[in-house]
Amino acid sequence: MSTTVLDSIIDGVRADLDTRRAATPLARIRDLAAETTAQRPAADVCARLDGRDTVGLIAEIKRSSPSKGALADIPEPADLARSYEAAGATAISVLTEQRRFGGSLHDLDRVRTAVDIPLLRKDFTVEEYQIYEARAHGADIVLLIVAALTDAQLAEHLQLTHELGMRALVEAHSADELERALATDARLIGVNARNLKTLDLDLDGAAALLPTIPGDRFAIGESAVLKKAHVETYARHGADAVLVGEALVTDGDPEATARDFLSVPAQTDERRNR
Ligand SMILES: O=P(O)(O)OC[C@@H](O)[C@@H](O)c1c[nH]c2ccccc12
Repeated sequence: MSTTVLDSIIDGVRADLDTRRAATPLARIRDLAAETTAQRPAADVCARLDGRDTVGLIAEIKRSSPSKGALADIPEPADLARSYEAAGATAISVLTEQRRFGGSLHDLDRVRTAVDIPLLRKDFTVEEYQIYEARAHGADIVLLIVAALTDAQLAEHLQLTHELGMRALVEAHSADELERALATDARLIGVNARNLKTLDLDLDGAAALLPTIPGDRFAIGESAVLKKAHVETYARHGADAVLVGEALVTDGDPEATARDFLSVPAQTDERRNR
């Protein structure tokens, strides 16, 4: 089988993970996760998504990406996070992958000190260690990418996520992956317009999958939003929220743009019917 972009990203993620685990063993990160929860239990993003009549927004903090290269310096992620929170963002996604996305757990720490809204640790979760680590650094949500995990791993990682009081955003790209995502008991189901194996982008293809997500889940349209019309495309197909990175981090006024995206009506009738 040929190596995909996703495979090579995950090779780097595993190497970085080994370095962190050598410094902070599993037993220690588990204790740190418990200490964090004792101080501040994970916030439930579902409560913020429930009953909205406009689309929700998970606003992302991302310096670079494998498809676009450098996007923005973001010298202080806490400042950007405050703008997102002021705009009314439902949650903030913090890229913590270092090699391709220029993020770190330090970014997550900085953002956690600045805002109270739920935080998604956006990384390529391949081992349980990363889920403890997410909680230890104050995350409320972790990302589980269907394409990167077996069904057994998905189920195990989801169970641990729930045991730690967090939610998982289970991300699919194709109809087959979406079926696997829906076979789990995750409440947050994302459809990513970007194929992580090839980096190809297909907004309409992703939007077309959203109506097949049952109304007892929250449907998140991910990637490819460069303007309000793209948010409207996802919303028209029944998205409860959109996940936006590039358009916000490259914007001179991310707060105003986030506010504008958040004004798009959600298709509440359509969701009730499905
Ligand atoms: O910058 P965009 O096109 O608005 O995309 C945001 C987000 O959806 C994207 O960063 C993303 C979606 N799924 C991922 C998985 C890993 C890394 C990154 C991602």
